[in-house]
Amino acid sequence: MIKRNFLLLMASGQLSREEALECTRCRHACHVMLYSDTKSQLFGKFPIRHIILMQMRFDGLLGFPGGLVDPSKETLEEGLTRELSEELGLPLPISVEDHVESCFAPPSSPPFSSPFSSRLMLHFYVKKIEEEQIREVERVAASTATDHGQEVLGMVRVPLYTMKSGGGLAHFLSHSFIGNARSQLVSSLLRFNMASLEELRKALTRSQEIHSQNAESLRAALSLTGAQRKQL
Ligand SMILES: O=c1[nH]cnc2c1ncn2[C@@H]1O[C@H](COP(=O)(O)OP(=O)(O)O)[C@@H](O)[C@H]1O
Repeated sequence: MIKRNFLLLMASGQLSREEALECTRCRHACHVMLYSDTKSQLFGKFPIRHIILMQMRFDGLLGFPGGLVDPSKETLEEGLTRELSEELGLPLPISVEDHVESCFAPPSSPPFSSPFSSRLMLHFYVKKIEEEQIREVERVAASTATDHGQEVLGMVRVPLYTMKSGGGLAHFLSHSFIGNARSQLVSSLLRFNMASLEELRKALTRSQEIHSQNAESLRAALSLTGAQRKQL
């Protein structure tokens, strides 16, 4: 229990929704993790347990649906609901009760902080919906949502299982995420009891190894382009 609390606090610098809104010079962005329970199994043997939606963004990074909101013109939740209708193509009202945490964006997040740009405040929400609603979101997001193929390249589900080969959560966590989306995912998995602390520690440790292997394979790919250039 102590360890769990520690991990939740790890994403430090957390503020309440009200404290975060006191920063009137900040830009504010709201994102939401939509999820459902499921009884389905992968290959009939790996329980999927929960369907969690993330998206592949225009910049090649993984993140949650949402976007920038102007609190002087709309509430955070109205703004997030508006963003969702553009990105997912259907009304999915988000309320204050779905708010989980707010914090300043990590300094490296775009738009990159400079003495002249205002700081970015990130507000995170989690909303549980029915499995059928998740399927509908996926259908509509890929067909009629205005942002499909532009700002959003596709919705993706987070694999929560770990296969004998090691495939699953560790590989997913080793991808590149926007801002603090990876920590938002990890702390939500703990907070909502979707993964144990031990599972997450193992997956994150394995993700670091995968990351080093990826660096090797990137070097190989780069040298391939060098060889091709010589041939031209
Ligand atoms: O899933 C996320 N979690 C945390 N921060 C995010 C996430 N997605 C985007 N951000 C941060 O919020 C900023 C604005 O978000 P986004 O790019 O979705 O808004 P926009 O589409 O309105 O421009 C991004 O530049 C990035 O720093």
